[in-house]
Amino acid sequence: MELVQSRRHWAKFLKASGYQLVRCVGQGSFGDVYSVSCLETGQAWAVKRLVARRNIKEDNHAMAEIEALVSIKHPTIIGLKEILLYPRVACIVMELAPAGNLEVLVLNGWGSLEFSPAQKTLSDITSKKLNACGLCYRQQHLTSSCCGEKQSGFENNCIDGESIYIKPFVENQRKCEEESITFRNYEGGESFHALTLTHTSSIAVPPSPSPSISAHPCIDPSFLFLAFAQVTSALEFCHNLGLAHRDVNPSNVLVFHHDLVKLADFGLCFRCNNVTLTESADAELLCSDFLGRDQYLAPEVRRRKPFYAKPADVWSLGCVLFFMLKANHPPLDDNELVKTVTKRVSSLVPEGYDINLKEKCVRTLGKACQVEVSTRPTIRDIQVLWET
Ligand SMILES: Nc1ncnc2c1ncn2[C@@H]1O[C@H](COP(=O)(O)OP(=O)(O)OP(=O)(O)O)[C@@H](O)[C@H]1O
Repeated sequence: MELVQSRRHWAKFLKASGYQLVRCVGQGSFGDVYSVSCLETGQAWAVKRLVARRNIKEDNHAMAEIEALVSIKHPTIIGLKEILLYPRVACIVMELAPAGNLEVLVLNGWGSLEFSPAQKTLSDITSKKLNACGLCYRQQHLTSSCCGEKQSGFENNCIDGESIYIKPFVENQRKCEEESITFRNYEGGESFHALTLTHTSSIAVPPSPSPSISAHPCIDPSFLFLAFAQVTSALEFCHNLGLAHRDVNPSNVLVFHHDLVKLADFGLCFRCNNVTLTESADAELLCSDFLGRDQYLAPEVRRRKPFYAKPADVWSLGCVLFFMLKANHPPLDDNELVKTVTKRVSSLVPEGYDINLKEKCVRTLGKACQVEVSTRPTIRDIQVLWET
């Protein structure tokens, strides 16, 4: 398949789609990620190229990622621009995180983290309130040139040989901006069901910990504070929508600036219930595939028995906090992790951390890394802890 095998064809495909290939910025198990610039505007974007053995629409990971990104819009979740579809390839065009992923940044040190003044404006986010999640629902609204008429709702597919335009409309009129996502379909095919949910209320700046000098070589405490609050907020938003991420780890936390990170990589995303958001909450579904990054997997996932995905995300989030504090991955043996967070948790927090922040870290680790699922807090509990 030329598009994948040859860089020249890949660059040509991108150019025909309106982008100049810049470079490869990441390689994961499901796809490669490239930075590109838009030929029309010059703006930088990231393109994740997902390749399927047969039909891309039969590829669960690709479709899970696309459907999740289409349906979620949140200031600390990677934003989608458009999807380019080939029979065996999907390209997800999304915001480019200028500083890459948290794992590399922490393990390699922060020295390389430099931003142009233009990129610094991205940090505006922190001047707003992070966590007051008033949700506003938008149902998908499909417009197709071939159908010649508008269709809306979950059950409608819209088939168009050239392009499919999905334009969400505001179901609940609350300060929503109109947004649209374009699916360019190169094989002729159907669109995806989507519900776009937008976060409209103001965003809180978590109370900043008083500046303190950290003895820690890598993570500045105010960055840790913001980054952890932002990932928590992103995850809380997903859980509210009935979605579990299932791959929360530092390589999926993308860094935009010293005070802005976003959660990415929704390839393992799992819908935890069957109901639409307009109905009342349903019983949670059990998840029975056991993928994810080993060191970040909850004990119940490692046991390889059907498990609830949201509490497993909370465990992984605790592991991300461990990683940020230690600049190292948590131990593979979860007993060892639990022993550390119960017996020596204070030693995990570097000297010089503000007492308030230290308290948050200690309490979060102690609660999130509980082997017993029923005693683990919800993501909302963790969020509340970081708001106060
Ligand atoms: N929007 C982006 N901006 C900058 N870098 C990105 C972006 N998206 C992904 N990357 C980089 O590419 C890497 C791989 O991306 P991603 O995790 O989405 O791929 P994957 O195949 O799903 O990986 P995994 O093996 O973790 O499942 C990320 O860890 C990150 O370094």
